[in-house]
Amino acid sequence: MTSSRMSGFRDLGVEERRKQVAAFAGLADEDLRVLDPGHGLLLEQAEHMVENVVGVLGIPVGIATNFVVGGREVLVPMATEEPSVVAAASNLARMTRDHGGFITSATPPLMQAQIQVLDVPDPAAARQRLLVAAPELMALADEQDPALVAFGGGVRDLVVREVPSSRQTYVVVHLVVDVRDAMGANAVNTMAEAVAPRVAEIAGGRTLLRILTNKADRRVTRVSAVFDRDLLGGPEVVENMLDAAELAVADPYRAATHNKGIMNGITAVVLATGNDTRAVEAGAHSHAITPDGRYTSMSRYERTADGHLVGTLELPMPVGLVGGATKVHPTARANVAITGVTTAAELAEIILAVGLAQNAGALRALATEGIQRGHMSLHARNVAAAAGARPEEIAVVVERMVAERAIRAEFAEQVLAEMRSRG
Ligand SMILES: CC(C)(COP(=O)([O-])OP(=O)([O-])OC[C@H]1O[C@@H](n2cnc3c(N)ncnc32)[C@H](O)[C@@H]1OP(=O)([O-])[O-])[C@@H](O)C(=O)NCCC(=O)NCCSC(=O)C[C@@](C)(O)CC(=O)[O-]
Ligand SMILES: NC(=O)C1=CN([C@@H]2O[C@H](COP(=O)(O)OP(=O)(O)OC[C@H]3O[C@@H](n4cnc5c(N)ncnc54)[C@H](OP(=O)(O)O)[C@@H]3O)[C@@H](O)[C@H]2O)C=CC1
Repeated sequence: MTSSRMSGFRDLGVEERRKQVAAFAGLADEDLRVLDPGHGLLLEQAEHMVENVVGVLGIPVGIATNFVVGGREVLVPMATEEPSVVAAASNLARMTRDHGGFITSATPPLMQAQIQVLDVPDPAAARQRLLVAAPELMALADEQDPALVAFGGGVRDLVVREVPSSRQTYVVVHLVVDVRDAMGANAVNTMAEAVAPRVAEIAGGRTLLRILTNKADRRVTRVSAVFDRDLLGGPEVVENMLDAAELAVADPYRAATHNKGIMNGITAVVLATGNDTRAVEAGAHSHAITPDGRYTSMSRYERTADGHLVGTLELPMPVGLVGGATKVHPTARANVAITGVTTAAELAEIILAVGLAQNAGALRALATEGIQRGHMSLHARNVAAAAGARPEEIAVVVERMVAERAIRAEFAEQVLAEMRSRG
């Protein structure tokens, strides 16, 4: 099986879906057994991950189909509690296939640590001295992580900024580090702490914060895709989607919701692969600020000469394959294996592609029939279950709620009562 275009995948049972995913990814069925409740993260593993453990939380993992990212067919695991997210991503990925899927590019994986220096008598002169000492400081930082240097990473640059504040002007040194396939927090934090005493000495002040910045704007991934005009619904839908997208560019109230839709896709893949959702979210939102300080849309849309819709998304994507929970969480490892990626950069590209597909899916729904039909008809399954429907009763209750446009708990209870009284 070589194509991620799996029409009818939704109609299969879980076991059959899993078999198809395993076959696609070249995995044994047994490799995906960890996706079963109780077979993934064990309590004793959880005990070593965080403090005061009392259990583990189950989140559904769905597979987004139809993706072609950087020329490669890919199935994408998404961990999310929200209905219609996986469906929307799959649906919009389908609409890019005849136009080459998602085109990607990325900067090298550069993370930055900040070292804050206080009480510097002459910040401008200290900045100059620190820049002159950059080779020495960079070498000292590299010495802290010979393993990273052996993998081809290490310090690439040293930047010094003067940051005025209400208390004083701080001198802030940035160590710019190529972290290869790690998220990189630990590597850059270790380096920052190690070079801080020498930085203080050179600057003639004292250091305080020594920590990475989550504004990872030198580790940026870009994707773009052409969504087919006709599959979207025609020229009028394209025009309406352009206007829907433009409101998010112009208005922070809309931008927050638009970007939440993008993060629906992004966070789901970040979580599924055991990466740090907070680090990615902090980086993404800080990237959506214009130079004049306005919060805006993360994505941009335009029309091709043929009237198709082109979407682009550029975001910092500090994800890794080697550190944090990615290495220790068995389900995260299985999910990474499903994607078939071998580098953190490839994973970042897939994550961005899902974010863009998700965004276009929400825009299309909003610009046509509204969000409620597609989203709420899938959400109706939750409502039915919450109202007490047994698995074999859910389909009937959902059908009634959707038909009557009444996706509400009390209506679900009423339908259930009627069904059960009929026997
Ligand atoms: C839900 C759809 C996709 C239905 O859309 P549809 O046109 O009814 O779909 P379809 O039945 O014609 O199927 C087309 C394809 O969609 C996928 N698909 C379709 N249904 C399923 C399903 N059940 N399970 C799995 N895959 C599904 C699947 O790939 C399928 O192809 P096939 O495999 O059949 O050849 C559409 O209505 C949609 O995209 N809605 C938008 C959903 C959405 O954006 N949800 C996010 C939650 S709302 C939110 O939090 C964010 C928001 C909206 O506020 C952001 C913003 O404002 O920008
Ligand atoms: N503000 C933030 O975002 C912060 C986040 N964190 C947390 O940090 C964690 C991520 O840290 P991270 O530094 O990525 O993880 P780790 O330190 O766990 O893993 C990175 C290490 O893996 C080893 N490694 C093996 N293969 C490679 C390779 N191909 N490329 C690069 N390194 C390789 C390297 O050294 P070696 O072989 O010597 O181990 C490297 O130092 C996350 O859990 C995050 O939540 C922590 C602090 C702050």
